[in-house]
Amino acid sequence: MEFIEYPDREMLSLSLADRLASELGQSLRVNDRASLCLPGGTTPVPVLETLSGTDLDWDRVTVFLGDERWVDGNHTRSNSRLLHRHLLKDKAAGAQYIDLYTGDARPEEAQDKLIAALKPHFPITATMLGMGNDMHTASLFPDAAQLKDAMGSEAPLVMPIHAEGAGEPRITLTRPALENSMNIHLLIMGPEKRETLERAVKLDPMQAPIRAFLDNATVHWAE
Ligand SMILES: O=C1O[C@H](COP(=O)(O)O)[C@@H](O)[C@H](O)[C@H]1O
Repeated sequence: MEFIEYPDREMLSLSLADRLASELGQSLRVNDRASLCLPGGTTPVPVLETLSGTDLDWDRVTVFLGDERWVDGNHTRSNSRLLHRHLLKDKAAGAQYIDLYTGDARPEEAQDKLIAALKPHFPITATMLGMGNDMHTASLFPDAAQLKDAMGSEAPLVMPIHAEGAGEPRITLTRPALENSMNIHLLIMGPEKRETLERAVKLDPMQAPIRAFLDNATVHWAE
């Protein structure tokens, strides 16, 4: 694990957005398309804003979330709403976006469709992960009934998740889908998340799902 500490959040956002754009740009030099997997929640807003103003051949980039809460795209808890507001505009408006929320009543009904839509974009060129203070990443929650399956090497690319800690039903990319990414970045901000990460490093991925990705990740942190 590489850990980068930035003097402030603005420096972090500029540097991480630049790094993601550079990884996508390098891939586009030798491939027709590149893919970018992003977290929801609250932390990524400044990175997404910076990225949306970055020069890149966005028409050849496919963007999707690492997880989605099973709520309509206009709901305040929708991760998709976050991407529409903060990334999919300005220079990044031309990116192809695969919405994990299909409008089906339950995430179980969307699983096969999403696997078919996402599969051509694997392995992912660049993945940015977030982390909750319960050590979940994407929607791989420690208390999810489906965690063992979602963390297994045979897991499908996406799985529905039901966990008390999650609030609503979710859909998530699984461990094999995420860990095969060509570049993995973990974005965390503030002292509490840093402490959480320090605890997670010493735990098993079944207790601390973020642990599964740390060995190959670059962690970006600012106070
Ligand atoms: O529920 C979620 O939480 C995590 C962390 O969110 P944050 O608000 O603490 O940054 C996020 O990475 C994930 O995508 C989201 O669905």
